[in-house]
Amino acid sequence: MTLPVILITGKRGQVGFELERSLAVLGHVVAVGRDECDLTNTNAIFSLLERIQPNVIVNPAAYTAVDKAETEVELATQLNATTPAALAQWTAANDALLVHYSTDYVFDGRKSGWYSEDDTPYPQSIYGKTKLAGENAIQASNCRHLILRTAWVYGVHGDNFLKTMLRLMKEREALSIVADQIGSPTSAALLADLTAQLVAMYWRTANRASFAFGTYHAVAEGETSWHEYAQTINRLATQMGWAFRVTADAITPIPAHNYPTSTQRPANSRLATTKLRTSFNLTLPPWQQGVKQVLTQLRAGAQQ
Ligand SMILES: NC(=O)C1=CN([C@@H]2O[C@H](COP(=O)(O)OP(=O)(O)OC[C@H]3O[C@@H](n4cnc5c(N)ncnc54)[C@H](OP(=O)(O)O)[C@@H]3O)[C@@H](O)[C@H]2O)C=CC1
Ligand SMILES: Cc1cn([C@H]2C[C@H](O)[C@@H](COP(=O)(O)OP(=O)(O)O[C@H]3O[C@@H](C)C(=O)[C@@H](O)[C@H]3O)O2)c(=O)[nH]c1=O
Repeated sequence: MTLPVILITGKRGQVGFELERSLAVLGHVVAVGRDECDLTNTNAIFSLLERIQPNVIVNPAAYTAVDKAETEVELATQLNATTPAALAQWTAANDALLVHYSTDYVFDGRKSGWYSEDDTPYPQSIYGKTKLAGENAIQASNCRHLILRTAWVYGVHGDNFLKTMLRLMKEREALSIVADQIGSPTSAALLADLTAQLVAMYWRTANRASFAFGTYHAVAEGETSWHEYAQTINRLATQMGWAFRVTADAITPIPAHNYPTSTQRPANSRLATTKLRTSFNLTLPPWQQGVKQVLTQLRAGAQQ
């Protein structure tokens, strides 16, 4: 079997960084960052695609600054909607596969249970709206696609809540963290490994056009609040030898309205992964497992 040519965008992002590792064994990987291709330039996207001729395009590049997106609507729209639309157009015309990532923020968070792929999105933020527009453009193109909706991503590489907490817990004697928003912290490495499993399954399928394309929720198992997540980071990191000024018990739970931000996050970000399990027989590990792994890696790096 010939190996696929796999194009990865956003190679310096949290997920892009891990994808370069996880996809390397599957085919000829070309990973690009902003310097190689500015994704706000549609002509540059098409000339890159024509040059590389990928069989699989994996697109973790995005505009992810949730609060800033409220004032940078044009740029967020360009990266989260126009760029995926261009990738989808080329994918459809060339019988390639597009793997794309979306977010829990496409929902308003008012549902009481877990969100399924059949629930109607109703984003409340510019970030969520532009990500939904990207999903819609991909679906409308009829290209072969997998849209993985994930949430609360963190990893060794890049900026994220876990790393912010490690810093603040060293700097401050007290911390107040939002306790009335719930979701599933998902590691970038887990998402990248899942992506590699799906791409491998697709490439092995005799009749690739018949693969179970579509939108899937892809988050680590279980749920927590940002507050409980911060306490877990504190406890696990303390066990590993980190020294903090604040203890887990001194992290105060607060309602979201006491932590003013320019856009409101969903109160309920829980995404059910039943469809992923029934379609591909894939289950994802408890969220705490990834937290332990990332803390271990960060600790090892810090000690080098
Ligand atoms: N982070 C999270 O909590 C969540 C993320 N997601 C989705 O998962 C995907 C991956 O997220 P994550 O890895 O955290 O994102 P990051 O913000 O870590 O990475 C985004 C990447 O996009 C690249 N990028 C931004 N603008 C351009 C541009 N003009 N041209 C080329 N590249 C550009 C960035 O490049 P550079 O490094 O040069 O800035 C960066 O590498 C995204 O689709 C996101 O919406 C979904 C749910 C949660
Ligand atoms: C830093 C900090 C945050 N918080 C709260 C604010 C907010 O409700 C929550 C998370 O804040 P952040 O700004 O880190 O998270 P945010 O940027 O909203 O994270 C989101 O990013 C995008 C890209 C996604 O797609 C989402 O799934 C989600 O991960 O924690 C505190 O309560 N205290 C603090 O000191």
